[in-house]
Amino acid sequence: MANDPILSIRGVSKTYANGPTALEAVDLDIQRGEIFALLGPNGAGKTTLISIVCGIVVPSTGSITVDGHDALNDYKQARRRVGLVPQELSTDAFESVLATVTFSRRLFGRSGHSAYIEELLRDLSLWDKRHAKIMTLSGGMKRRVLIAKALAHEPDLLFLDEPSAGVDVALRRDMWKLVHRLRDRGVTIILTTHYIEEAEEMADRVGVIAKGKLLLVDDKAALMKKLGKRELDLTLVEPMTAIPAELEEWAPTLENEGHTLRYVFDATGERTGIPSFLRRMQELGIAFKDLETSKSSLEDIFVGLVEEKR
Ligand SMILES: Nc1ncnc2c1ncn2[C@@H]1O[C@H](COP(=O)(O)OP(=O)(O)OP(=O)(O)O)[C@@H](O)[C@H]1O
Repeated sequence: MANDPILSIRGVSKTYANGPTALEAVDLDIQRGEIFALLGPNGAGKTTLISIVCGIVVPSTGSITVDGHDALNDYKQARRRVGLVPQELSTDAFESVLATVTFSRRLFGRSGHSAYIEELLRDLSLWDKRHAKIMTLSGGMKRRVLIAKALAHEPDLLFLDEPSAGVDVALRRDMWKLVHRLRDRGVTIILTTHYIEEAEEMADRVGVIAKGKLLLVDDKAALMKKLGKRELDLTLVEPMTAIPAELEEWAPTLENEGHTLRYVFDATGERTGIPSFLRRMQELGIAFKDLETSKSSLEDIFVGLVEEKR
């Protein structure tokens, strides 16, 4: 049914032979037509999850349906609906662009629909290079070929694994445009990334994954609010041993053996609270010689999220 999720993941875990537990009991539903970003640091399990949905890796436990088809028992039907743009560049060096993309389409039992392939290659600025052998192309062009191959059989669900890794600005811009055009045509898109900015720019919904666990799934706006924390660090002239009661409403912390006073604020909020905090400090005669703001790093955010969940 049209309102059913296009992808449904239930209790999926993966422990590699002699390896770590890469995924632990992941449950996730992806709605038709959304752009979903799976955000997580290196080794979080993003590629493993994608590989399981695409039938490249067998899960240790759990079940997956793609458009109602069981990805394990009805692999062919499920796989036909999925396109994957992998992280690494692995294409047939001696083939031409047109031949390899047409081959990818036929692999899924679709006839060589030349008008579709032409449109796809034009969309990706590959049409002029269609007769070129892949080994003669630049890295960026090869990446475009991978995208064309993934889309050749008109999948309903497209996975982009780390789409920005090693990609130049022009390709990134073209790719984002293409992603939005695909979405307008009803294609559902799941991308993995470790850049908050990329998730922010692209996605409708974001899932945060770390150490094999899906920590939370939220609408982008709600998540960005959570991730939009910044730190204001004040280097004090005189180190402090305790936070004065008059500053408690800002809940600052002492770092660096009392030399730094840190105030964490919400950069996406209407008010940061900084002017009143600094005013109160001045009233209290607390002098500082340096002031610095920084974004909390992704690592800090993940640590924060994991601690919140305990
Ligand atoms: N074939 C494999 N055999 C053994 N362990 C593996 C295999 N593939 C991945 N792993 C391990 O599983 C964990 C999750 O890896 P995965 O590649 O899924 O993470 P990721 O989030 O995609 O990271 P990256 O962004 O670096 O690709 C890591 O600890 C990794 O070393």
